[in-house]
Amino acid sequence: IYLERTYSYWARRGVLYDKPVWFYGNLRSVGRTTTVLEPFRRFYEKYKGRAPFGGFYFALRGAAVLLDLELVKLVMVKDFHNFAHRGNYYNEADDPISAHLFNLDGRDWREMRNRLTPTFTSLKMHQMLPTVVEIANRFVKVVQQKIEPLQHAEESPVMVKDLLARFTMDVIGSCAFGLECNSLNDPNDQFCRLGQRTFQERRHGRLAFAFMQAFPQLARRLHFKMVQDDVSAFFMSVVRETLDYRDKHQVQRNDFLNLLMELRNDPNGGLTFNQIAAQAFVFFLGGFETSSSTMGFALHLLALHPEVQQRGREEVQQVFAKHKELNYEALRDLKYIKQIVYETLRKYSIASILIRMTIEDYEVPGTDYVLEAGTPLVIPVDAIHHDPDIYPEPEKFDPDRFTPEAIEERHSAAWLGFGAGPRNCIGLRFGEMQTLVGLAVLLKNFKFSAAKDTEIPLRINKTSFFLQSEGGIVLNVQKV
Ligand code: HEM
Repeated sequence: IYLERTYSYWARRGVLYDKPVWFYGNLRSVGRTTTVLEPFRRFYEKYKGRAPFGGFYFALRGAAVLLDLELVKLVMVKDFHNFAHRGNYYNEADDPISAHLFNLDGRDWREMRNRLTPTFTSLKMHQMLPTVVEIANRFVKVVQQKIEPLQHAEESPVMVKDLLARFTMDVIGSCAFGLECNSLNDPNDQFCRLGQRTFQERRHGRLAFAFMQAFPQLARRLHFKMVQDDVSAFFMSVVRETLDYRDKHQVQRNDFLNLLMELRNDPNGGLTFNQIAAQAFVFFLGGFETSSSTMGFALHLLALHPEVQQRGREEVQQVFAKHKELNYEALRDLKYIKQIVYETLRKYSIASILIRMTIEDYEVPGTDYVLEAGTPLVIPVDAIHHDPDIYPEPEKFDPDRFTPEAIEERHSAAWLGFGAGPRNCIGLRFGEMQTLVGLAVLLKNFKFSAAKDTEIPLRINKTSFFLQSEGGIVLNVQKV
């Protein structure tokens, strides 16, 4: 009776929906035969234009998939106060590292977001840029060493995704934790291993995960945790040691940890050690995989589109000729490279769906529908990014879709690579900065082309929530 009632939720409300599979809802195929992209693309294509949203089931929970850009904008921006929650599970008492900005909701989220926002101003990015550039120059040397022995061979294939992950790992290790991770030179570095595990492994299976999301209070009482114990212990101890060292030796650095440490003494209630560790952890997670995947997908696309690659390289050469170095003004002049990044994030949206949750019942304007309090809402980013009515020939890679004039002509919710509204990506500026720096130094020094082992098209990992290529990204790399 319970299941019948659960799975008739949308039918009883007269909302369009797809028949769910008991216990699994509409996501049974994900991780087995499909990635997370396919069900939402199919759903969006099927129902778009017929209703502002459609009914969907995440395991045992009814969720609404938004199908109309105006409603997306209302939820993410205009009526955000009623949709500020993500509804992710976290357990501050037993698993303090899971209580970070991405997971927090309600007042805890708002207060933390307000406190952390000053960490990401242009000035702070300005101060961190030299560190990013220094690591990028080291990165170029590592790539050179990799291809030197291959220079007379017929091909010079390099697993670029792996190298990029090590580059962003070193950047974020330095900027978030103030540590020399050195994963560029030592791929077995502990940061590198544990960081990648956090993305590749889950502490729980699907049903336990669905249970924690559906019954968070009960799961907390049962001491369910999200993060693996060794990962949590490692990051907690790194933050503890670094804080102790800096306190003892009065060390000041231009990094996120320094800014978090300053928040300990906030007269309006300072951050505790656990809160600092959790935020450093989410900066680390948010900072390394997202940017390295973006760069990896961009290089793959550039290898398949040599004319776009050459145009990007010429811009980089002009910018270096004008500014002599990669300073903040130089980055601002990398306009075409930025268009490449945006078009890459359209084709390969790192977060293929975004989630918000209704706080109070919400009457959808212009309709009789009500989204009840506690309903998860899905913003199908990847499906929107591949809608041919918004982006003609959506499979085509064309960075000119992102000239200022072209952006102006589209709906403001048509591109959601970093999310939108008050709960968008807090690290947007940093992510853009390290991606631009990485791509600029690579295009300046190397040419990329498809190798025998390059996957065309790329296979996408079926189990990962964030978009990742299944077999890594292999490309031929030659010196310019
Ligand atoms: C190319 C790089 C990046 C991409 C594509 C990206 C993408 C995203 C997206 C799509 C969201 C969800 C936004 C929403 O729900 O509206 C998000 C949230 C977030 N990102 Fe990023 N991100 C990137 C880099 C970073 C970096 C460098 C950091 C930290 C240093 C970071 C930290 C976060 C955090 C903490 C949130 C949660 C914000 C909140 O809930 O208030 N991200 N990111």
